[in-house]
Amino acid sequence: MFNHDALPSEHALRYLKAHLRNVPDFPKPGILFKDITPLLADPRALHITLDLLAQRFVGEHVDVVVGVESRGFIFGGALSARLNAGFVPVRKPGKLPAATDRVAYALEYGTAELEMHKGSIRPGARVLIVDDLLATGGTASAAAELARKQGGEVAGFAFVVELDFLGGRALLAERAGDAAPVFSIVHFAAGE
Ligand SMILES: O=P(O)(O)OC[C@H]1O[C@H](OP(=O)(O)OP(=O)(O)O)[C@H](O)[C@@H]1O
Ligand SMILES: Nc1ncnc2[nH]cnc12
Repeated sequence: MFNHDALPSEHALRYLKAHLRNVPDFPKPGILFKDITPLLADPRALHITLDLLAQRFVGEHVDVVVGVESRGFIFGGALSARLNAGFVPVRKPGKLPAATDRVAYALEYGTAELEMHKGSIRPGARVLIVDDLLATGGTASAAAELARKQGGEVAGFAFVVELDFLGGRALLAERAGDAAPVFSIVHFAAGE
């Protein structure tokens, strides 16, 4: 374990921001892509990130972490172990081997569909939706819809990065209500 408790959180945030890379025009012209791979490659940044996510949700009685393909698998998988919760993958169509539930959703740069194995969530289970980044909220909202369809109760949403100017937080509040807190570690304004 790193002794980053000694770091004031502003320093931790600055450290994390320094390990995110802007890639202009990916995957389409006009999109400023936030690349998390430098953060993953740095053990200290990764530990700080997982500690902050775990600290926020450790008291929320999470039974299951739902991680969204592909980068949500990385943070969701690690976080589920820290929270003593199960892990359920939400994947792009055609990847999961058994029978699935499916929902369609809108992305910042297109439309897509997501699937979850049927029977993944025990009715009444408290579910934490985890992804690397919140943009328009379409992806996380779709994952929450899948969890609710199976009888899960959405206990919250956890992200490493939030693009504040794309309205994802408002969409999640509108669809999931105030009972499901939305937590993101690092926030960005437009063009930042
Ligand atoms: O809030 P939204 O507007 O829905 O956007 C956020 C989603 O977009 C990115 O995934 P992407 O679709 O690029 O897939 P990937 O993780 O497989 O690269 C990101 O990892 C989130 O899952
Ligand atoms: N600008 C962005 N950077 C990284 N992932 C994203 N997902 C949606 N918008 C994104």
